[in-house]
Amino acid sequence: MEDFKKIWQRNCSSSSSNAKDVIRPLVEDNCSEFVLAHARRELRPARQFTEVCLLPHILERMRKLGLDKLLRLQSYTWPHLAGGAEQGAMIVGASGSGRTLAYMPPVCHAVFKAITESMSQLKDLEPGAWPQGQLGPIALILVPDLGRVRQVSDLCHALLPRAFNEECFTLTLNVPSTKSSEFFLRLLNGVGCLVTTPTQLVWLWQEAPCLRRFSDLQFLVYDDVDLMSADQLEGVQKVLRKIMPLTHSPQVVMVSQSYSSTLMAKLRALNGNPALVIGDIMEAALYGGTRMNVSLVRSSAKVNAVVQLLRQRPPHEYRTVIHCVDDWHMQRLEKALRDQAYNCQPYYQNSNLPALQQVPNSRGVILLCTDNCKELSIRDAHTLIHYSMSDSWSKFKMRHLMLSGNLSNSLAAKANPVKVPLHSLVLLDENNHQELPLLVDFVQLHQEVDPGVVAVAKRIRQEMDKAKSDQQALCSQILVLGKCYDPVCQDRHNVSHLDRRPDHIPASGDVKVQLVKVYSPTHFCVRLLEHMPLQGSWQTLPHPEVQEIRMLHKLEMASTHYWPPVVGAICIYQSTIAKERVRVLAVATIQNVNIVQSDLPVKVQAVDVDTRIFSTTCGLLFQCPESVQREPPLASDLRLLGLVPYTGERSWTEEDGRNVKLMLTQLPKDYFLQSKIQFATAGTLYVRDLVAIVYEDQLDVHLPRLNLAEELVKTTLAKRCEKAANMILNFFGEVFIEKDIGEKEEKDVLEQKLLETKPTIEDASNNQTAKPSVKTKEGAGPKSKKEPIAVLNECFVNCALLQKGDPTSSSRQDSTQAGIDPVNQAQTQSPIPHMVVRPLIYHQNTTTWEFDLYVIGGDYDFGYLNEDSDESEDEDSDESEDEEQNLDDIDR
Ligand SMILES: Nc1ncnc2c1ncn2[C@@H]1O[C@H](COP(=O)(O)OP(=O)(O)OP(=O)(O)O)[C@@H](O)[C@H]1O
Repeated sequence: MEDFKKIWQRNCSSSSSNAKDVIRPLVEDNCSEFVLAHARRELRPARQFTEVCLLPHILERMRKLGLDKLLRLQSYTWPHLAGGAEQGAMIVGASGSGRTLAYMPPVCHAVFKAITESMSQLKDLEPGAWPQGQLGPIALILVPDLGRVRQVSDLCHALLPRAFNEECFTLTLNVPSTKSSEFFLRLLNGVGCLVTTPTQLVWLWQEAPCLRRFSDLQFLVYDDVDLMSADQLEGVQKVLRKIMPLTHSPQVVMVSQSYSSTLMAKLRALNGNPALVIGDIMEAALYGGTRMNVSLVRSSAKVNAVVQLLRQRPPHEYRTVIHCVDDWHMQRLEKALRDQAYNCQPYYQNSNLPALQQVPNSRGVILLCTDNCKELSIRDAHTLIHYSMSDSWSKFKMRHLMLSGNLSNSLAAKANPVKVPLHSLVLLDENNHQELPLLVDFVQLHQEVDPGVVAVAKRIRQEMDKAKSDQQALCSQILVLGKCYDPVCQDRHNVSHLDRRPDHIPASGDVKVQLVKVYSPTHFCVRLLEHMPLQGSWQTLPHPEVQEIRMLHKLEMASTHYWPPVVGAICIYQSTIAKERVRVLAVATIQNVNIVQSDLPVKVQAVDVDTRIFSTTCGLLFQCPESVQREPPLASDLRLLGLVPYTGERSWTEEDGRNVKLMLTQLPKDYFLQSKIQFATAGTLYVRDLVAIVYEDQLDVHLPRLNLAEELVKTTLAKRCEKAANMILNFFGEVFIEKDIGEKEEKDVLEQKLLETKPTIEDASNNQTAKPSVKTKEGAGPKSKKEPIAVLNECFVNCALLQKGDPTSSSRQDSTQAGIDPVNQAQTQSPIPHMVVRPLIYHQNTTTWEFDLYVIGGDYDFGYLNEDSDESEDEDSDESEDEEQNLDDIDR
């Protein structure tokens, strides 16, 4: 059990309880005081914590974590979900409005109760016996991505008391990235909450198709269901059909930012008493059938647009409210409408009590108001006209509270009386066009929008993106997958001059690097040690450690605070330990540049120590002397091009990164990494492969020990995806890489020509100059591009022995004397695999003879060595099938 425990801890470490992640800021703007709660019967909200029927220790844990407010959304969902079987819910609200906590306490309550019952059953059993029917999780929580897996798991961990022996029963379980028998063992033994992405669930089923039904499942939660793709949901449905219990239907919870009638129908089909709890008034308005129109009009034509709508929906039939930006606009509109014979009741900021009392009885009278009149409690309007937009999205949403009295309950047992159709017209003019993209996104989720308006919104968004193109770090999904799949991603999605490769970053050829940090299985921070340009020889670059000491010395002097921070500039960050150079990535809005704000939030990226991105404040930034700013960064990012997460997720887990780090830390101390550059952008080298080279004491040579890309594929951490690679290349586009690739192609042709004209092989020990490649006889060496590294090792060892004149190998002199061609002799002793190119250059450094080899993995361009091979063609076709599969996976 000891080993099992260790492995298990490693597998599960990503989900270790982290109370910090449980408490994230409650976004006040998103937390509307309004809640629409519909069900068959009237829902009774809890008025205070003591009324909430949850286990005392869950409430106690919440209190300890500071989760001690009774938010309106939660005051409805907690009592409803804690009611037991058939009580499902659809929870709609903005992100950060307390939606996760709206379902989590009742879920943990059910889990804890179920575990306690099964434990008491266990006590009565004979030693070694197992309770009947015990299988799988009590709650299955599906979330859209791995980041969310971690957050939700942390919350489960924090709320579930650790009162049980986790060897028997796992409280919170995540699906590991690689196959693990322990995971299935845990699953079989019983789990409290299984938190997984749809892709992981499908993978789980594929790995264990004989998995039995989750007979104890009591809760099925789709968290952020609107962020799951149609394919993901379809995949999940297929699996759920196989694993859902046959005896009962679990309570289903769906959490979403927007209301969906299709999902609501599914929920109703699964649960007898579903509730709809919406904490967003605009979503509620659209659920209630409100029709929204967005019109782009010049400010001079706005009155006409209002009059047109009033003709279609006369105020004496439809109670009408018009929102203006301020009293001045309201006054002008009132005059214009009175001129058109409309009866208006303006509610100015200084309006008195009698005016307020008149307002609710104003049928046939148009009510004019601004966002500043919170005391107006109109709830039964039929037509809302937004003559001007609000100065914030949340205020604009709250205007729809005026429609809330007319929203009918679609779940009610008794049919509602037919209601008057509701209408909300937004008039956008040239002054507030920036809100258009957001508004169009929102309305498009629920209804069709005029294509003309959509096109304008798209153009405005592109312009806005362009304007901020210099301000954001590039989206990490683009850097791995070539495309961003996150609809609310705030990072930059277009290339800018900031991405251009500076001269000190090599554009092609091979590099030897020193590893600084592992960010993910395919993303590393490195320092360049040596560079070999195409057709060139290794050039040693200034030693990183020496550089670092030099840099530290230069930074010592800096003492002037850096103000105002400018995006893209290099400055000095003073941590508690040392000073280091950083590049400014983003700066919060500066109110007044003449006043130094030391608490101004700034996002920066380290350039020397490593390449981490972090947030700090201006008070910790100092001016960097110009000469030091110009010094090339000591650290670079290195990414493996075209390798994507094996699981089909869009990112790796922290645990995946740790596993790769572990692989690399198991290498002997003095290893370095060698790689062939595909292309480079500012600060990032994209490489196809990464080979760890270690020094072999006994042979006195450096030999390749680990091909990381192959290892990632072998251990099912990653898979090759040419589509992703091409998308990344396309993204960075010709502007940045055409020149580099052009150079490379030119040199490749040259190299090819050279190969054709030179003899096949020469004795390496004879003269230490560049050697052309070898063409082996068919069948003499391994044929597969994916030849095990061991074969290559053997070959290199033989080459080394040959070079060193090892008595056990054939010495050139002897063989010449014997009239044997030394090269052919070497070949007979050690068949050289197809993909091995004899060293171009041998050179000596201070410690050892060193091979400079074209190594190693299948992706090095050795095509000319086995171009006639039928088998390689077959293999290629297999690979292209794999790629097709990868493309599909990624598209999903
Ligand atoms: N009842 C509560 N009392 C105190 N704080 C709360 C309560 N509910 C939520 N919060 C705070 O609000 C934060 C966000 O809550 P929650 O994670 O439930 O929101 P969410 O809508 O699911 O947001 P997201 O989609 O971003 O995860 C929590 O981290 C917590 O700090």
